[in-house]
Amino acid sequence: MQEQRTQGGPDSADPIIEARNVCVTYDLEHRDAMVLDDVSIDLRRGEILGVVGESGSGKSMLANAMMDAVEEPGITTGEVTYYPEDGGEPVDVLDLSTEDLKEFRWEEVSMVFQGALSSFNPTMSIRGHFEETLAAHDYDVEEGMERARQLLGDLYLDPDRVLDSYAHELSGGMSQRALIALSLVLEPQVLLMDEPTAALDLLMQRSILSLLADIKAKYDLTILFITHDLPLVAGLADRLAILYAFELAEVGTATQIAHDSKHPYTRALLQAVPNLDAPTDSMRPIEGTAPNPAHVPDGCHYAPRCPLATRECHEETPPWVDVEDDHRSACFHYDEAEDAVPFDLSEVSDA
Ligand SMILES: Nc1ncnc2c1ncn2[C@@H]1O[C@H](COP(=O)(O)OP(=O)(O)OP(=O)(O)O)[C@@H](O)[C@H]1O
Repeated sequence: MQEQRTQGGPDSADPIIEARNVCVTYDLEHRDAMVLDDVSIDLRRGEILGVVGESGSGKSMLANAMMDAVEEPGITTGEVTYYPEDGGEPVDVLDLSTEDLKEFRWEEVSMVFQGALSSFNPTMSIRGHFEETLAAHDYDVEEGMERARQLLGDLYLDPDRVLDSYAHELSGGMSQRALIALSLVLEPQVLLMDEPTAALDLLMQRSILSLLADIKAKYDLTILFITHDLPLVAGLADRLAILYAFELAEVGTATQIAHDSKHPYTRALLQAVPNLDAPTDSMRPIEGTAPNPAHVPDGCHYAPRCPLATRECHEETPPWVDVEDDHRSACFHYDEAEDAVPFDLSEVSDA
């Protein structure tokens, strides 16, 4: 069945992290509830992959599963493989020991969450966080602090001022940039960013996104960027993966998704999300609500809200369809999506 869903493999180009049939299960309301349902996707070396979906759709679960960091008592199954840059042995991430995971999580793959204030210890200076992280991973602290200064400068921060401050003494944008610098101090290859700009105003969000693009190029990073804001990430990401109710709905290049989506949910999402360039009267909220993980419908999870849904959508899991090169949609009616959910292309100007 899975072979059929991922015909030809979900992705083919040089992966740095390969997720296959990844599920996360919790016991909710006395039943096994999938909060990530059979997700297969590659994070390709050197790309920015935007993962987009409404609140509660499973975005954080996907990022957490990629570094085997799902909170107890959640159970992660499937396969997550990390391919080191130097052509070293592939790493079976879900099989790493606690000690190896600790190394993997900062030195190979690092994570940045939204709201830097809650990520920093309020009683420790920013310098303390850098020093502690370096020491905990047996890095040369002096050399590491040089790198910290460099990173802070790259993020347009005054290194001495920021290092001597406590997080609450910095503005939201400054502390979020300091957190990004901290996540890079052990020279990881991959940055998983979970709504890293969500708590900031729109202009600060845009300025951090443009800094991210610079940092990515300078340090040769691969970035997975999680957001509920499709137009925001469409201008930054190379590819976009759309999650709906714990499943992937569509994956494609940013241009394909923003301008030529072949999934009714993606198209509805593009209409529903406010962005700087679109007139607010063009926004249309998606009717209905997403399912609770303990009560996910059979068939396509989006069917109860979908204008195109037919009987088979309510009964069967839609197969992946390769709609064009690099663009796949999990929809029985992918070729009708454009007519059913028309969308004004000018509304997403950056992609
Ligand atoms: N510790 C937990 N125990 C049980 N269920 C959980 C737990 N953490 C999250 N969930 C459920 O898993 C589902 C996916 O959560 P996840 O945090 O991945 O969503 P998300 O798309 O990142 O949402 P948001 O944008 O609000 O952060 C949600 O329905 C949530 O209620």
